[in-house]
Amino acid sequence: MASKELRTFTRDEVAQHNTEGDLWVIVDTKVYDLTKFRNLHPGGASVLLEEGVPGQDATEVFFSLHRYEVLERPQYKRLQVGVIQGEDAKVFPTINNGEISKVPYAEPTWLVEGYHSPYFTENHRRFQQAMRKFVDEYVYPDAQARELDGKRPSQFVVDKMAEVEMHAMRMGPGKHLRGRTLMGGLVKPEEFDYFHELIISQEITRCGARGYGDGINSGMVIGLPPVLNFGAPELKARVVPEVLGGKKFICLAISEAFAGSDVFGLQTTATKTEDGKHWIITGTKKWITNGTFADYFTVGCKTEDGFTVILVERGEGVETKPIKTSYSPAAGTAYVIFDNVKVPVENTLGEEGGGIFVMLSNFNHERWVMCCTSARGQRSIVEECLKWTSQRKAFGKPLHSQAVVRAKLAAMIARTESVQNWLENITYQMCNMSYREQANKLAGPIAFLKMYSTRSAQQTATDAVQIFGGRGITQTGMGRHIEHYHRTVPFDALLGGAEDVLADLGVRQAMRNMPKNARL
Ligand code: HEM
Repeated sequence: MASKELRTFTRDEVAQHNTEGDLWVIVDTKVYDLTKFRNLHPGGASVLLEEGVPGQDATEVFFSLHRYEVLERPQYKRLQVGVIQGEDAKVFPTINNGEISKVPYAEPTWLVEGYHSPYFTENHRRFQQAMRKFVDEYVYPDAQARELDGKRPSQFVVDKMAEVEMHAMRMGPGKHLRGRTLMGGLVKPEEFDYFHELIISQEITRCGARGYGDGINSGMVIGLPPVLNFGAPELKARVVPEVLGGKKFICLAISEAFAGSDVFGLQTTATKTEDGKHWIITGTKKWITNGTFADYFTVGCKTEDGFTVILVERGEGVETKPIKTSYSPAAGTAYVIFDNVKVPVENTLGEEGGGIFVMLSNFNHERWVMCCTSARGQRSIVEECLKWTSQRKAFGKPLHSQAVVRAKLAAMIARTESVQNWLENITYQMCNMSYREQANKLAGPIAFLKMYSTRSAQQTATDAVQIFGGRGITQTGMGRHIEHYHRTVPFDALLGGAEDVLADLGVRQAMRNMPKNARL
């Protein structure tokens, strides 16, 4: 409704509209006419006629039962007939408005007024502000809509991201950024570092839409590096601009029904044609993120020399089918069938038989990205829980007046802060190490951080459901983010290596570096 149509009323005037046939309420300082809506109200008509509601200020009861976003839906916005004279609104939406949340622990300390950070520069801060505005304006609304209808992320958003070179930036710092105008020129390609990339991952995660989060080019984050780092120049010249420009999509196709972490157990084969000019690829791949809409597949194959990674284009002999998982089809999770697919040998990525090296070279970065998103995901749950326990009353008091609820909040805050602080330390190491040094020195710490982060996230999801009760398992309403998070968070603990595999990797790395003469 345009503001000129809104009238002003005194609270006494509103109080006159207090019957079934003339039913107004005040929420914050907004006046709503619910007379016709009463019988359509999802919570029923009778609750709107209970004592303290008709003609009265129903702010407290409203916010104990509805999210702010209800008031912003066009069909409900229309119900507003006016505002209370001389009073300013006190309740504001606190997500999706491009701003920093004022809720304690809802933001990492570097974004909280009055706190300091040794890692983030003025440039990172400006970049974060631009990124938040971008996500809230373009990505968040699409994420909410696509998460519900299960469609892939809208091309409009992919194009917007390409305009500011976000796809390129998501590949991390490096040569591929040269000559690009990043975020409208806000950061120079040579200035772009892992903290900028951390900001991108964490801001996108704030959308709280896990399937969409993967749908919006996660396949590229894990599938393009082998092309960038190991592809032949002609192949790169063709594929990289299309993908970073958001015009074509790529995915990583390694895991199979037969094998996941055990790449030598894979059964997809690539055999050379007699003239040696082509590979013939046959086999299946499972749980391939973005696979349903990918144009390119970075495929792990069994070859004569062992394990080889080959880029396959969608075409004859390539079929993809959606897999239903616990998160939305927006991620495009696919079962992929390669049936005698003919691929030029020039599409080989790295050495024949050297596939393990191609894969390992990207594991650290991939797992570190997952740590960024896991850290931010659990922080959003902390914010939801702090708001809910403040606005929801039980036994006449806010939920946080119960010691047992406070204990849960304390544990989830402590976990979230420790994950973020450890992440920032590792990110700083990455900024100061060559790629090779990172592989040597950070594989263990990143594996531990990922294991710890996803365990911590799952505990936070469990605690949040206890705090929200039935709403924590309900897909609409107050607990919708909790339900979504609790349902989808186990996936984070699998991708990039299951928790136990990562924990073991970290310890084995440490043991390799044990001084031979160390004794108690
Ligand atoms: C502007 C006025 C209002 C609008 C637009 C509105 C709209 C809605 C909507 C959309 C829902 C479904 C929430 C969901 O997605 O699960 C709902 C549920 C509900 N509403 Fe309202 N409502 C309004 C005012 C009120 C008031 C004043 C009360 C006071 C008692 C109330 C009581 C309820 C209850 C009890 C539910 C069910 C909550 C649940 O299942 O957890 N509503 N309302």
